[in-house]
Amino acid sequence: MLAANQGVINGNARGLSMGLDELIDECKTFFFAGHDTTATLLTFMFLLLATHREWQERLREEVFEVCGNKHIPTADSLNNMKLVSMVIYEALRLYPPAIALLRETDTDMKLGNKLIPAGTAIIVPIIAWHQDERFWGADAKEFNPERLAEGITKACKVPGAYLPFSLGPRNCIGQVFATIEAKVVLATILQRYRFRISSQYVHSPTVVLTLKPEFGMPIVFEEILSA
Ligand code: HEM
Repeated sequence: MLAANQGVINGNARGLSMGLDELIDECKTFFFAGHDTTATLLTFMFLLLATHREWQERLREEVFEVCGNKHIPTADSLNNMKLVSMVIYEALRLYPPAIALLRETDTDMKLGNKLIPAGTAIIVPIIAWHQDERFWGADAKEFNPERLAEGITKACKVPGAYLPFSLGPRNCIGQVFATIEAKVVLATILQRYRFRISSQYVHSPTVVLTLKPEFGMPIVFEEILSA
């Protein structure tokens, strides 16, 4: 990043370069936006699979079929893990790491017949839309990855109501990276361990910037012994 910035300073586009403080801020944004969110996704995905063990087995079978029980998944094999992708997107629906987006209008706007003056703070309630029966049907609050078998547009009456990574020009720049990361972690753990939720677990999702299990997520892992 420093080298790219120096290139801009040395070239003709002087006005586009960033100062050192701006560069440090960008690094902090990437660190926070990239680490905490993906950790939250993994945490709640493990909860869902530890409590829906039939899905855990289905995913394990898919991983074994696509890349065996020892090999680290490759870019090609990840593309063939359809059930794993469905579970990741369903986990992001029920437990979106960013539960809401904040925006502010910079001009007067009309939304339907409502006038929204400039300077109004707007909250986009991601988690509420993700679990709204009007968009997803009567089982909106249930874990049912099957709903995503034919994509979001078939699963949700208003596809724009599914936005774990936000939408539009300021959406998440790391979304592809995050889903690849989650797939690799999940596939390599499924290859090696069966897991279930500990009896110590207390279900109490809370928000500390991102969604978090208030009392942690104790999970019991059992090694799969393979020949
Ligand atoms: C499951 C994981 C992730 C989720 C759910 C997520 C979610 C989001 C959301 C909702 C936004 C929009 C925030 C807003 O507009 O107020 C955002 C922005 C952003 N995300 Fe992610 N993110 C994830 C992973 C990552 C990763 C892995 C990276 C980087 C490696 C990353 C980097 C960023 C950056 C830099 C922005 C700001 C983009 C901008 O303002 O133009 N995110 N993310």
